[in-house]
Amino acid sequence: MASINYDKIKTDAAQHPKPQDIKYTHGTAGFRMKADLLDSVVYRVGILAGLRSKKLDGKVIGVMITASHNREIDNGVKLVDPYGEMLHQSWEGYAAQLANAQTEDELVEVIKIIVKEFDIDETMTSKVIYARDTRPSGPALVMALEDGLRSIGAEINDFGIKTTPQLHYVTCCLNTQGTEKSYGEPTEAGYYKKLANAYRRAVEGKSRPSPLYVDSANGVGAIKLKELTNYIDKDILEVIVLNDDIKTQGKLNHLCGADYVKTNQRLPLGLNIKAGERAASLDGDADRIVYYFIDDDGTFKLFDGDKIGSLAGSFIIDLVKAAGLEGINVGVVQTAYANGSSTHYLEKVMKVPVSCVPTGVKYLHHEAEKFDIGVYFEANGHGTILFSLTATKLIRSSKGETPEQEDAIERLRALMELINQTVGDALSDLLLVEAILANRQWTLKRCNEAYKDLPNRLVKVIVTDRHIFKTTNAERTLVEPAGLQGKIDALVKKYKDGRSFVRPSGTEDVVRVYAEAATQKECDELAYSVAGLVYDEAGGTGGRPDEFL
Ligand SMILES: CC(=O)N[C@H]1[C@@H](OP(=O)(O)O)O[C@H](CO)[C@@H](O)[C@@H]1O
Ligand SMILES: [Mg+2]
Repeated sequence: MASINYDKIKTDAAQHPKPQDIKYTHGTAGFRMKADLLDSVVYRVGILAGLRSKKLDGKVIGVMITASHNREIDNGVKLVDPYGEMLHQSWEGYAAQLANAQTEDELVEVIKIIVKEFDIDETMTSKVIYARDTRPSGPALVMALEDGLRSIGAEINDFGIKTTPQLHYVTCCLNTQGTEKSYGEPTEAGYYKKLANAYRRAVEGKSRPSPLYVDSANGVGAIKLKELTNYIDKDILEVIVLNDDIKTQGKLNHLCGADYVKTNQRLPLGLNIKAGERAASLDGDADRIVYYFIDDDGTFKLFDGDKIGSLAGSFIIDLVKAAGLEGINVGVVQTAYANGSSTHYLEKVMKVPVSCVPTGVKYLHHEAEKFDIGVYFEANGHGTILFSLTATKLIRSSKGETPEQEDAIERLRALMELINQTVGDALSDLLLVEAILANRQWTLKRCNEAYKDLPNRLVKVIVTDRHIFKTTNAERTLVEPAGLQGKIDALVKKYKDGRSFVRPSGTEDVVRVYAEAATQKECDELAYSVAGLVYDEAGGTGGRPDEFL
């Protein structure tokens, strides 16, 4: 392969000029903002993906174009490392530098710095696979990406419209083919077959749970969930897919989807379930899922990521014990947004080690890798379970001494296949929850009784510059603006079971305030007092919301 052609990059880049006066930030989930501001960023991410692949000896890098649960007019782009992880942290700063280089000359300078810094062999081949969600801005951004990939001379593979986790899956499969970590057939059909087959094994001999209604946020999850269910026998799973209109503009995530349901704690538009029925909502790129049901008294009950994580964690622990594999350690990873009751339940009742890490999949994923079996879920419904290579080999090769042990081992084997270990995956997590319900023969209401959530509230505060907020202690303590944390602590102290923290969002231009307390009234009071404090003392803008105290 020839070296990088910097002249070609300069010419190509001129077709994708960076807008003036915009500073791009690489946040929790890559670059994300209004789609019409992303052309130059996506072009440059193409170059970055090519460089990353060269650095990793030609391993395949994934690029996903999506803005997940954001508004339809937003879009975003993120890189997927070879085994399905998010882009390595050491590259994030360079990603931002590439995006912010104002001229073509500056862009080339940054590329040269990256080549030098990472000692990249320019002549190495580079391979990139990419996909997008159903957003109308997707096709034009894919063209910008392809231009970037051609500029750097990468081999390109268009995976089409896919869910984010499907792209992570296929990237991992392509890079592990023929190795002991071989993850599966690197195709969309391979993905469905793997999940469907594992589900069948996981629920073998158990009767089917009642039908599940799914709000798919009018996004890519709608098409892909329908395809998945075509691979699964109706006798073992019945899914009714709703909010599946991906054609009408303006419907994506509008008054529906996992983020809407979690934030507003109410049913999405287009879904009416009766007492005793259960439903789930996906987000715009189908990497999150939350469940819910209507209680006998007609109230809406959310079964969020914390609940799913706790359910999955306790089920796995029981299976590991029943399998006679107690040597395998199981741990759970959460973020500061995890409900205090879930942490208490896991640590004190289930006696599971729980770690708390900063928001964002990359932190959760890496922490979960420290356990033989690491369960991680964000409260918003993003999560998965990781099995270490040692645990995988042990579970694969174990022979039970009794039929009960053998049954538990076989179910663990099935779960290992069922769970998309490359990233949180709404479709795989849906099957996981359904498999647990079938195995336990429990209703969702029964699962929900494991612990009672503390009332909680998440509030957004718009400020002039969210980058002045700096945190520590897994984002639970503010270091800057100086003095603010002390004032938050003073407010928290007034409330029974009170807890509150403030951090800048990595995906939206806002600061988030989270609070929980013994009653909803007290919790709201605490949340809006802290929000008011942040607004008044740290550059609140755009009009002080009435509810702020
Ligand atoms: C409170 C919250 O839900 N934060 C979300 C949100 O991140 P922020 O950095 O808070 O904007 O989007 C991330 C990407 O989807 C997700 O990982 C995270 O959990
Ligand atoms: Mg998402």
